[in-house]
Amino acid sequence: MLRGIRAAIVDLDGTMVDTLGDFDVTLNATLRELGRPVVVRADIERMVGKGSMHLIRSALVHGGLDGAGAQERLDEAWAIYQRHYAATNGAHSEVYAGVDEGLRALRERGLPLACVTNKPLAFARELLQAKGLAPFFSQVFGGDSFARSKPDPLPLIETCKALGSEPPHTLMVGDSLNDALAARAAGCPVALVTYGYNHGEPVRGVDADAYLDRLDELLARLQ
Ligand SMILES: O=C(O)COP(=O)(O)O
Ligand SMILES: [Mg+2]
Repeated sequence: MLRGIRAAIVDLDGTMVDTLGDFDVTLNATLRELGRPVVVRADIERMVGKGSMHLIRSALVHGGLDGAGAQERLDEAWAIYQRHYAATNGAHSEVYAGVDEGLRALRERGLPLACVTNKPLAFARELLQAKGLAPFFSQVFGGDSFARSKPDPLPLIETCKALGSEPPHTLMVGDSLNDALAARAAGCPVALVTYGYNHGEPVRGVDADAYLDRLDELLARLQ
């Protein structure tokens, strides 16, 4: 049971929207343009959740470059990736079952909601808008909104301030170790969905206060 929850912070990729299709199309279009080997979806699933730069760097290393070689191509790759992502954002993504219902129920209960993702803010806003999820959130922050991103606690601490809610009363809902580490370090309780990415690992192995097979199971867990 989760007690004393007065606000919630919800992750985006792997928690609200299955964006692997967008990452697949965008990343592989970028790699082709760079003349580098493409990556399969199972590998992308392991690389997602730590921001776009991490994803691109990981894909370049996966394709045979060493760390320094990947770093050398990173600026060029990032520019190409952004162009492709802007053209693709949301086209190959789907909102998970139970998300709309779950967010509506939390809102009806009067909980202020924020979205905190490691996706760049502009892409996050656009995706929430395209999928009809934007109206649920009073705050949206991306991987480029603060000096450090999840798993650092800073984005959650700042989001609690923006929501006017203390960390022990602010639930983090995510799909990955990154979300759980950020939540624990910020002092927020954490619930993890079991259908997301979690860097390719089983999510029940991650320390959390609750595991959810659908987001709309959450309300029954709040006391
Ligand atoms: O790594 C990303 O780009 C997004 O990840 P998140 O929405 O799960 O934080
Ligand atoms: Mg996620």
